[in-house]
Amino acid sequence: MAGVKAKIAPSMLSSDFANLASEAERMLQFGADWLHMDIMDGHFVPNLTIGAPVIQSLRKHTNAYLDCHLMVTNPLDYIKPLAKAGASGFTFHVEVSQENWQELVQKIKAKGMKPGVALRPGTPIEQVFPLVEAEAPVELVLVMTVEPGFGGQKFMPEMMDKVRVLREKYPSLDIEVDGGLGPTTIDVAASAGANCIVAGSSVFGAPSPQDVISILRKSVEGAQCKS
Ligand SMILES: O=C(CO)[C@@H](O)[C@H](O)COP(=O)(O)O
Repeated sequence: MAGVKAKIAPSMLSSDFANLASEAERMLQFGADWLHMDIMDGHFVPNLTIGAPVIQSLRKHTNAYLDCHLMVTNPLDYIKPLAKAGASGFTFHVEVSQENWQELVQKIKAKGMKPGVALRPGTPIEQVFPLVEAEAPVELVLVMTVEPGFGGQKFMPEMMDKVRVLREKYPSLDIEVDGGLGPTTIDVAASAGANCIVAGSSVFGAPSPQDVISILRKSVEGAQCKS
């Protein structure tokens, strides 16, 4: 797994949205690598969060990598507005992109963002293989470890089979896990091969978010040393 850097990405869904800029700054000072931004349309998932206007506002306050997870039915509609707003990564769901993922990846790259693909817990991992192996490939796979839509849910350890399969096939791929990650669940995810860790409630709800970020990083780096 050498060469795949640990990226700790607090999920801003668990932050105080009324103070987003200072919450973001706080996380970066605590050692976060990326800020994970959950964009939900109330249709692909039963929750509605933020869109390009909020990303644009946040971008005025930070140069951080904004790792955008699109839980939306029509990701194509979001590429131009999010690129203009200053998004860094654009991860769409494979379940809504069977017909147009090649177009999506090309357009995301053309706009200077990092393309990623996410999958729900019930979606077989094989569905993302063609996207990773394409001529213009996705550069990150996000394995959901809860049903997308809400923070604070229970981690699904059975999703680690997907992570293991991906890591074995693609040693240098960014593999992200999201949902229920924290000090008690990170070791299984890290030893399965995940290197990008999204964590919301465990970070924002901790007395010392800095300590949690450090525990997550050490676990990923420790697992990499062993592999
Ligand atoms: O995408 C999502 C939920 O759909 C996540 O990013 C959550 O926001 C993670 O929150 P925790 O499970 O870590 O509280």
